Amino acid sequence: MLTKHLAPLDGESDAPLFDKIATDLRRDGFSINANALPWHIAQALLTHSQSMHSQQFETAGIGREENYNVNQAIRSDAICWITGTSFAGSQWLAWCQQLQDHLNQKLFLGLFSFESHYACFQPGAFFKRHYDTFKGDKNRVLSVVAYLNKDWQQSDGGELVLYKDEQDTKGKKIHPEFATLAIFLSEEFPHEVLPANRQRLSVTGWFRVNQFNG
Ligand SMILES: O=C(O)CCC(=O)C(=O)O
Ligand SMILES: [Fe+2]
Repeated sequence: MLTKHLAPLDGESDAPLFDKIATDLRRDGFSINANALPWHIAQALLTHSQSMHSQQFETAGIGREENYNVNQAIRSDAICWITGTSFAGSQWLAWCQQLQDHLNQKLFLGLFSFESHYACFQPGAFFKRHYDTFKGDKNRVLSVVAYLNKDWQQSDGGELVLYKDEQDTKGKKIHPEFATLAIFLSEEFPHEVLPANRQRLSVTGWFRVNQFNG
């Protein structure tokens, strides 16, 4: 299947992709883009995540800081927070900073900071339907997921299912193929990760507003 390449070739700018994301977010509240994350960044993230020992990944939890709970009935992936200390991490964070600046200019979202982690779902692992933040908790505003799985097949499962509201039970399925980028408003969309037949790697991040000005 031929997919339109949104990612820039060397020397081209990311502006067309950032513009499309801004337009989609304004209209729909979400933006799904195949072949979107620049290939060299996706490749660096994949190589880095594969080079780490499994001990560097921790069992994922729910909530923040003192409310953090590990509940494997809700999610059974393992995560590793991304800092700027690795080459891959610094490339990714710099790219997300550009996206943040662009979205702030276009949509006046007031995005202020960004946090992200690798997530590794072993075969059978899942993340049940949830919101990334709670209404009124002005913390996480925009969720971004970049997938790192080459040649992902339909039969591999592991889709992200994005529901348009509380009532929606059908949802929209997103195939976690390498360099696909899913972006959505954190407060608006319940979503879940279906179990996969093979290991599923991704990077998940959240743009946040400044709580003290919120
Ligand atoms: O990996 C995905 O597709 C989504 C992960 C997710 O929902 C989360 O980390 O909050
Ligand atoms: Fe989520």
